[in-house]
Amino acid sequence: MDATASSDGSTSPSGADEPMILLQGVGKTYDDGTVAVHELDLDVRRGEMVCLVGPSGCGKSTTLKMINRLIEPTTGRIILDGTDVTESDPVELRRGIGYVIQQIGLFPHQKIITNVMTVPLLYGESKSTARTRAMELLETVGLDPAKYADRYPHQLSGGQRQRVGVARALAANPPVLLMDEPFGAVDPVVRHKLQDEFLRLQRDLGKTVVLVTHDIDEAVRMGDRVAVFAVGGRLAQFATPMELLARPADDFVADFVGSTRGLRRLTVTPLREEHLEPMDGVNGGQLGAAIDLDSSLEEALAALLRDDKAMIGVKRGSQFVGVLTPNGVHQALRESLR
Ligand SMILES: Nc1ncnc2c1ncn2[C@@H]1O[C@H](COP(=O)(O)OP(=O)(O)OP(=O)(O)O)[C@@H](O)[C@H]1O
Repeated sequence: MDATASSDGSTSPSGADEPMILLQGVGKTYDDGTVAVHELDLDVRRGEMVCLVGPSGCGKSTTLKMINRLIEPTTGRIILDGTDVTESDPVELRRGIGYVIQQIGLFPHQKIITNVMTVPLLYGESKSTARTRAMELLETVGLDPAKYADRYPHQLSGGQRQRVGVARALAANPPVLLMDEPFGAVDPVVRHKLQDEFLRLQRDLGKTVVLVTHDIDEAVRMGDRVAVFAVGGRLAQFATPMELLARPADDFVADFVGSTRGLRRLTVTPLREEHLEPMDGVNGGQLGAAIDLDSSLEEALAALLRDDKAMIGVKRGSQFVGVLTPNGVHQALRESLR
């Protein structure tokens, strides 16, 4: 992912190497004395997706809301694209930050298209431009505008409503997206699908994303880096999914990522050519299934399990590059442990 430019291609006036979001010693103590966030240091690079994960009440949502000033910190500084957020006008600030929440708050008596058009209209676009933009956005999030634009929110499934929420958050083309349990209100199958769709979308959009979840599986699947919070708003570990699963910083993190972290590692370990056996003497027709070389080990293992020949072809584009056997998966997993 391009770490030097923002999503619209422009480089930051304040330096491309600076993080897009920087939290320094940020704390929040509510009026009743509850310490929600404690001395938090966190950086989010341009185009990076960082997941905040942890048990209920550990300060994840408070952290997110401090970034767009829905909540004011009691201590510390938050720098967004080189500017201290406390020096920004909150309304202006939020224009550059998309915000997706679980209860997405669609207007129930307005059509889907009108719901999405609200944002461009707010920013002074003409009705026809706003409409065109809203149609494009529905398409972007995988909702056929011809089918869904004129429906009302109650005529959509939970997953489709979540997509509308994402479309609305993208409407102002903000460089930063804050997402609070965006896929939380749907069943696990739809959730998985929405995660995949968003990952694909993010590959094109390259937004800087902070995503809150209580689900460690979601965090390691989605995040370029994952921040694990402990109760009391303490940051227990901030690392790539691979580091987190291979080397939890303490017992709390080890416990939180769980005893099945060996299996979770499958989702974050890429398949590599060195784990394959040569194609010598095997033709594509003898292989049951074929997967892409850029698949995860999880996808590779699933394909192997579906195939009773215990060997599958691996392709780069339309070319076979080798054969994967259970032995190759085992070897790849062992290497990821080192
Ligand atoms: N307005 C408030 N006044 C007092 N305490 C609050 C307020 N809002 C949140 N809290 C407390 O601050 C702590 C952190 O809350 P926060 O919502 O940030 O946690 P969270 O990690 O997002 O939790 P969850 O996963 O359950 O949504 C909790 O103990 C919560 O009860």
